[in-house]
Amino acid sequence: GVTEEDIANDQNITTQIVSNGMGRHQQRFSPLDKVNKENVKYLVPAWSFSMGGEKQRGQETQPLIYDGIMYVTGSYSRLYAIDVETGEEIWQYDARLPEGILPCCDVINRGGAIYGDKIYFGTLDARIVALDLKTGDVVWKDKIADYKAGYSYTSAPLIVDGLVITGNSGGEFGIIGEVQARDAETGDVVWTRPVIEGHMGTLNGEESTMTGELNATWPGDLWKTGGGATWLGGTYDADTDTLVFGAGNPAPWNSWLRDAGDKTDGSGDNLYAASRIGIDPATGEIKWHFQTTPREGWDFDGVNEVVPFVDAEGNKRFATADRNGFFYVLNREDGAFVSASPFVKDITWAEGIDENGRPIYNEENRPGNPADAADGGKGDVVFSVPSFLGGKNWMPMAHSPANGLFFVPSNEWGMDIWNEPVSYKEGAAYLGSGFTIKPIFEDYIGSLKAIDPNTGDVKWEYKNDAPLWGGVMATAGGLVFTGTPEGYLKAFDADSGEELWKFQTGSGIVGQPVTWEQDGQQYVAVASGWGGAVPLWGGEVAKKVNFLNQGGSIWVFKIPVMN
Ligand SMILES: O=C(O)c1cc(C(=O)O)c2c(n1)C(=O)C(=O)c1cc(C(=O)O)[nH]c1-2
Ligand SMILES: [Ca+2]
Repeated sequence: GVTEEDIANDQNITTQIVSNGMGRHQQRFSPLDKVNKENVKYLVPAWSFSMGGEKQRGQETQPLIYDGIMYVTGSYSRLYAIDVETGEEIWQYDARLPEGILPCCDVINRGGAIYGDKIYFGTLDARIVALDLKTGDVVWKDKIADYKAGYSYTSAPLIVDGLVITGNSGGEFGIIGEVQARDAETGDVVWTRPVIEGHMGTLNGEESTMTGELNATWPGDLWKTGGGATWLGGTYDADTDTLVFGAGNPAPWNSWLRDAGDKTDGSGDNLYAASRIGIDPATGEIKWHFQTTPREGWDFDGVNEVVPFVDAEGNKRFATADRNGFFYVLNREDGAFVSASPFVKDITWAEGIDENGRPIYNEENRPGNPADAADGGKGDVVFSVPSFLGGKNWMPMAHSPANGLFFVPSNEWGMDIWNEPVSYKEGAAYLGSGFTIKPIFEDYIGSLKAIDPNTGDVKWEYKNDAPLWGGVMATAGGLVFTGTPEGYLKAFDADSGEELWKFQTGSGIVGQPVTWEQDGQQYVAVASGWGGAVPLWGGEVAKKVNFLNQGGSIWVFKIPVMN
């Protein structure tokens, strides 16, 4: 079975992919170069696999590869084991979701994790399931939280030292973001770490001492339903033995309801919502935090992936491209701020980021306070860039240690946003805001950017008509792969951005490409199946993409060998 050592070396063992991010540091970089700038034009399908039935939408998954078998999750909490050579199904598991699940942003799943003789994945009714790799039989299953209260689960779990580590979703329902660790063998909870100040965790069943300053940065009782969903999973940085999880938007969206009075001294920041949090994997203790958007008010979830890398001077750093439109570099030791630069154009909500990493707010661009409104409760409407779906959303970027660049799937768009009164009701949407997303440029929304993390400079850009919503992968063959809602899997020259290859998969791509080698040949795979948040919440942009067909299939490519 898969060992801790396998996971630690996932990036270098090119015959398997056992974790999300194609390696523990989630750089989504493969050292394979058999497919490269010269020959990528010969890449053709080896097989395609249908996820079947009526459940054909929102395939955001990243396939895993182990021992000649692809393990891939599908929408509606399904998992398939497929023979890599033939494309034939070996087994499938369907979590059979109850009526009344409440995912905010489509029926998606982003993938699983393999450890020992089991594969682990989470379900939209907020459970974690361990299946036997060979048979697909359930070995254990546990509830992360109550789906009736608005909790769900959409991302791939992390495996660290025999623990299965999960986040949660539900920030739009006033849930409490949490990170949980379970024994991979038995499913027993080892620790839990809620990420909103004031909520306690447990350590081996005992109430922990991890209380910190109790709800100091929240007014009144708002911390009790404060959001901060840890919905995009996390990263494990082995060099500093730290789990890094992001916490999503504070709840409700209407930031005036979370106004603790002072806006300058940090006492109204609503910690640790919209933050990255460094956690000790053995105990769940919070070691550090970095808040990207204090007293957040635009749904700028702080969850986007944090990728360990080494900068030009040899310093150990993290990079993360936030929903709020800024690309941050942090110190890996303590999460301290190093630099930030805008990666989308015309940001309205902040002038920039100061030397401490705090946004320099344009307070007049904060959606207005409904309590000040004359017209019966709707606050002033503002036009904000980026839109709430972010300069970048969940779709992961890639990093090439070969040329030092980050490849960031971003979107250039804005929104009309306003606040409204709202009160908390368990299991009901808890926003207190309304919004309409709009394009800001006529000819494109999606923008894949190659960013130099040492300077923040954009080295090249690929513009796409529809918003980009799929993961990115880089390879030692000098290639960058990503998919488009228009249905193409594309390969670009990692140094120049020149488009070198494309293939039409028949539905929009919101999946995460991977590559590996088997029997001496390099394979590339991606899930195709349009969906996710854009068609549901995209306002005027959704109208622009509503001709796109839904779908659910896996595409696998290789270069044919002539003999
Ligand atoms: O606050 C949350 O709990 C939460 C969860 C999720 C999710 O789990 O998919 C999304 C969001 N927020 C969100 O704000 C968002 O824009 C979003 C887009 C998507 C997607 O998969 O397309 N999920 C989510
Ligand atoms: Ca959210």
